[in-house]
Amino acid sequence: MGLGPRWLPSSSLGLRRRVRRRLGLGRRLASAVVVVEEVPPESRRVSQRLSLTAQPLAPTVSIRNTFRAFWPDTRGVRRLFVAGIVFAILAALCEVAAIGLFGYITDRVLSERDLGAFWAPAATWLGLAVLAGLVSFAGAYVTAAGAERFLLKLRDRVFGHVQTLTPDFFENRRLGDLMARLTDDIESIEELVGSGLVKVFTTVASVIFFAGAAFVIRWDLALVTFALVPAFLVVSKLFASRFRNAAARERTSNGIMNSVIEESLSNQSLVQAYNQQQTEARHLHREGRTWLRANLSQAWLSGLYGPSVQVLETICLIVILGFGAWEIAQGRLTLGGLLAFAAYLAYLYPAVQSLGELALTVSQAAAGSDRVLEVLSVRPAVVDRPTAAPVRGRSEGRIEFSRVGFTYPKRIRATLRELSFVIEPGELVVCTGPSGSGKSTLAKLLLRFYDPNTGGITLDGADLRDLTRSSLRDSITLLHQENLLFSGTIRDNITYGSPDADHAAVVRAAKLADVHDFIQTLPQKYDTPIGQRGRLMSGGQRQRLAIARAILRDAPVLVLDEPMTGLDVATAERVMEPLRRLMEGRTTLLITHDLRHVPEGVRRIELEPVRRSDRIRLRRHHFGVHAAGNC
Ligand SMILES: Nc1ncnc2c1ncn2[C@@H]1O[C@H](COP(=O)(O)OP(=O)(O)OP(=O)(O)O)[C@@H](O)[C@H]1O
Repeated sequence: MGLGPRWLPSSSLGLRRRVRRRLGLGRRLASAVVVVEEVPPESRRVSQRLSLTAQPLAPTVSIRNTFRAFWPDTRGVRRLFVAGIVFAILAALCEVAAIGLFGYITDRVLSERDLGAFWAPAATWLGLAVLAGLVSFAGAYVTAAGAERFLLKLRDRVFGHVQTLTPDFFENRRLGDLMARLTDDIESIEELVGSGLVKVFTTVASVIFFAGAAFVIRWDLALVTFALVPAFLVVSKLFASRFRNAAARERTSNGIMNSVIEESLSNQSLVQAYNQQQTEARHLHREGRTWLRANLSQAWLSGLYGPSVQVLETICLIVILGFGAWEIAQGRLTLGGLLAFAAYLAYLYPAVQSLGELALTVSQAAAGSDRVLEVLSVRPAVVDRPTAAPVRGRSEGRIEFSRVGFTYPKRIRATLRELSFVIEPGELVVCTGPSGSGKSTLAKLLLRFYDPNTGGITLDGADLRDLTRSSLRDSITLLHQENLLFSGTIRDNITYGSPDADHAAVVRAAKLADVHDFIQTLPQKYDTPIGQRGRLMSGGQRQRLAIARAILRDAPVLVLDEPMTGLDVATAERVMEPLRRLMEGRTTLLITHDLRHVPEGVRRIELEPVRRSDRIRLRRHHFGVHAAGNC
């Protein structure tokens, strides 16, 4: 009858995303480990729900608190959402007017057989249809524009927060689950706080308009109609809580499945070398079945919801038609009036129904937002003190560890105890010791990924805790054990950390790192892509690229964590030369257990693993002493 498909803004958006979620596994990477000790106060009401894999679900957060947490992020896009609501209301008004015209045409033209009275209302109807089409389009567009911008802002905020967390956070979680939280789960928040809210307003407005128009035609008939509306809301409430639980399980298993995919794909050479393809496929299949069951629960609920509401709707229409026929027989209603009334109901009930559906959408979206809020509630293990000051000028590079003791969070045995040493400006000191003795831990403490439990570390006499972390890290270059590269070009990787460096500086660093000649042999030279994490390069080439990056950064302190790992003797020799150039004039802590390449006469710090007795003593003192010795 009317003006084409009714416009309900977020249903299409939400549906589109849900469909994408179901089909879009390919674009996602990797699982769900939920750390329960760092949760907001409200999550003390942690639900006891468990996923199908017996994995705890994210703590449930009330919708009001979800709004409180994310509403400020809608600043800047609220105007778009308001415009979306206004356009939707205009579209609904056009529909109301068009149905009124339909009733008029039935009574004045069809019943009285007066063709002359047809043209003017017909032209108006057409005009309304065009207008409704235009405002529907405008409404859908501005709502989508607001939704996507909100999403962008939200993702930036959550990603920004995640980047403030110390490496410990990432070491305790599976990457794929974090990725799912940063992509799909963030979209859920948009569906709740952005387009979801627009849909609530526009649907409520539609209900009011269609109900009002029906009331104007016959108030008593309308009252009978409205008396049946609560039945719709009761049904949707019955479904909503079950739906939220199913959605939470789906979100969690989605994270697990992403983790399996990410870990399997990123370790493909290991998987294939060990002939574990079938095992990995079975693993994914197992997790996929969990996901499937959670999705089927949702499909079962939403599938059952539609027919239940439809039966209710039919009952209502039959009751109304019966009453209407009686009113026509009494002469209190015209045929056109009854048809228009029925048409309003045909719009009113779906609007009421979509209000109910909204409860399901909200439940589903809330399950995703719980997972994002859980991440946002984690506080970084190390923060800047309010009084922290930046490193003054260029650091001289004098480092002092004084009686440092350190135990990793959630570990009983201390990693370092009473460790004291000094590295003078420009000095090279080698740190050796067996595996697990805490060598890399020194580097983490120096960069303040963690703070020592006892004692202190100073740079140029200033306690690291009194310096801002960004200025501290600007003063130190860490060359990791596994050279970390991004999948960009050679230039991108060398200039990482020094984005303003010009080409001449990049070439100079590459020459000093002894990698320039190799780069010249590549088809696109400095603009050659190096593959995922630099896998198109050999180990030695990757290491020399990392050295070039460190040279370009030019920090006064250098921490080299096993720079020769995985290199054969000849390659290690080749890497050592640029390393010596890099170390010149810089305070250097060289962590290695391979002393073959260490120059003569260099001071050595030897670590030994913490003894078991230290652990027993720690237990006995119950966290009284945190460190266990090894220097
Ligand atoms: N993030 C962490 N959380 C808990 N324990 C950790 C963490 N990182 C390291 N450890 C533990 O701390 C101890 C010291 O680790 P570290 O990596 O510093 O040793 P290392 O001397 O560098 O060893 P390697 O020579 O094998 O690299 C080990 O027992 C290790 O299991």
